[in-house]
Amino acid sequence: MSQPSSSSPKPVSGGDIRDRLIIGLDVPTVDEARSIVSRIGDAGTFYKIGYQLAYAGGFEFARELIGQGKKVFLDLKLHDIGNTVEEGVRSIARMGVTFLTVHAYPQTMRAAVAGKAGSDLKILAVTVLTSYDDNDLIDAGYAPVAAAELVAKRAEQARDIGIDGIVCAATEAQAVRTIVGRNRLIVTPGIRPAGADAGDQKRIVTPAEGIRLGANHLVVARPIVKADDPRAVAEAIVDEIAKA
Ligand SMILES: O=c1ccn([C@@H]2O[C@H](COP(=O)(O)O)[C@@H](O)[C@H]2O)c(=O)[nH]1
Repeated sequence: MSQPSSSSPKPVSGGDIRDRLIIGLDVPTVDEARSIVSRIGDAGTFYKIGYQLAYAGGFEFARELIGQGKKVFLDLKLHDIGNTVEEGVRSIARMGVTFLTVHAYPQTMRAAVAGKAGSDLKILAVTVLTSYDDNDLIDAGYAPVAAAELVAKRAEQARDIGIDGIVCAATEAQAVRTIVGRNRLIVTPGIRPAGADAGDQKRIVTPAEGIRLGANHLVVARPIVKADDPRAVAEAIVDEIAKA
């Protein structure tokens, strides 16, 4: 069993510590996103575009970021019939983004793996959203199951299907690592610097804990993009990652 530590699996690019922090551009307009990226400057190398920005010009902005040498994670959490997912992923694979999320349902994951064939795109499977706890799963119609148990089952399925990485809370990262091994990525949202507001996140840890628990990449949005000084917060998180 691999021991989680800062010498555990490396991020997608291997060398640059800044790549371990993925900054979620959860803002309403491309102008705002562009301004934040500019203020963060070289402290930010990897950006995530989710629903809010994607549907407000974010796909074009993704291309702009890639043109500047930044890495882009499209957090679209795809889930549809297999043919639609496969063809959607095929289109996205041509954009040059680094990561794309799909929900961790077997049909969806198989279709995504087929759609990305021949490209460098990495597919991440979202296991159980970090804003969910065990009660939210019951609320959503699941028979009583612990979030951690469902994460483990979905991580096993993702591994068997050949998915590149897992999205889970860092609280489950050690268990997921034993399932997926060292060669698959673990990407963890639900990260909060000490004292930061949790917001709607329920399974949270600090950046240092996330790295110590074995995450390859940490996703942080509101604590950075809503900060008075986004660069300072990003730099502090990268520093925490480096020291973990
Ligand atoms: O399980 C998941 C999957 C995706 N996310 C996304 O990550 C960021 C987190 O934002 P914060 O402001 O740092 O809470 C957000 O874009 C989510 O859509 C997640 O939180 N949990």
